[in-house]
Amino acid sequence: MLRTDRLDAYYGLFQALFGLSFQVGRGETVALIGSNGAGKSTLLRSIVGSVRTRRDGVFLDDQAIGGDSERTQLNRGIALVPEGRRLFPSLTVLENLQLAARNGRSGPWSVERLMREFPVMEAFQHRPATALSGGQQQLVALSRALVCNPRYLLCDEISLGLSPVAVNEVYDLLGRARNDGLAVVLVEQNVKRALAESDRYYCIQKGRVVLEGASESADQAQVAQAYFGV
Ligand SMILES: Nc1ncnc2c1ncn2[C@@H]1O[C@H](COP(=O)(O)OP(=O)(O)OP(=O)(O)O)[C@@H](O)[C@H]1O
Repeated sequence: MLRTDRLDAYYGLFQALFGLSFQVGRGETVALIGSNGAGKSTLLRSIVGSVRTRRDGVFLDDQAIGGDSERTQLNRGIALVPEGRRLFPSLTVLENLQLAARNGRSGPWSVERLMREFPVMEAFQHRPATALSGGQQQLVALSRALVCNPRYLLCDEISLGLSPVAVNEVYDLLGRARNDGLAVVLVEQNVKRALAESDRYYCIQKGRVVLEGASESADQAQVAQAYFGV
């Protein structure tokens, strides 16, 4: 299990998270819902160590791991697909994936398997990563995390700005990874989709959890109220 325990996070003097406790079990998908600036990205960044945190603010299977580098968390099996993708522009799709695979863990996902299961990616494998459409780039960004064979995948706004077809492709790939037992934390602006894709959800407002529960039985009105803070 991956969890945070009363996590605080700061940017300089500005406090973005206030005692935030959250957890995701193995093989589970959890959605983080909240308006812009609520602290969802900060929570993901704190877990992977790109925002500084207390050691005992983040636990993996009851081991305190807060504050370790993104590299160390990746070796432990926690990978982040950041908002904005951040692919290497000078590398081709294939090179982006190969580089990630070399630095990752061994497991069910390989560059070859991705190419086999996603012929569309094979078709553009030799193109520079940033010469692709937004949807294609997002597939590559997700694939780059998958070839590291994480146990926990943290996805920050993976469908933002994509066409409906591209969104479905991205969730199709994510679904295959989940079938392999991967746990997912999903930051998703589309509340309906977030609930449909997840087992449990947390609504975050101004750096605090204001509502949580099973996604299947979520009360849409309550979630909307928590989302907008009205
Ligand atoms: N690098 C930064 N420096 C200073 N403040 C930041 C920084 N990044 C985020 N913040 C602030 O921290 C708070 C939480 O931001 P965060 O990006 O985590 O929100 P979010 O829920 O992910 O929203 P969004 O959907 O806009 O990304 C906001 O008030 C934001 O302005």
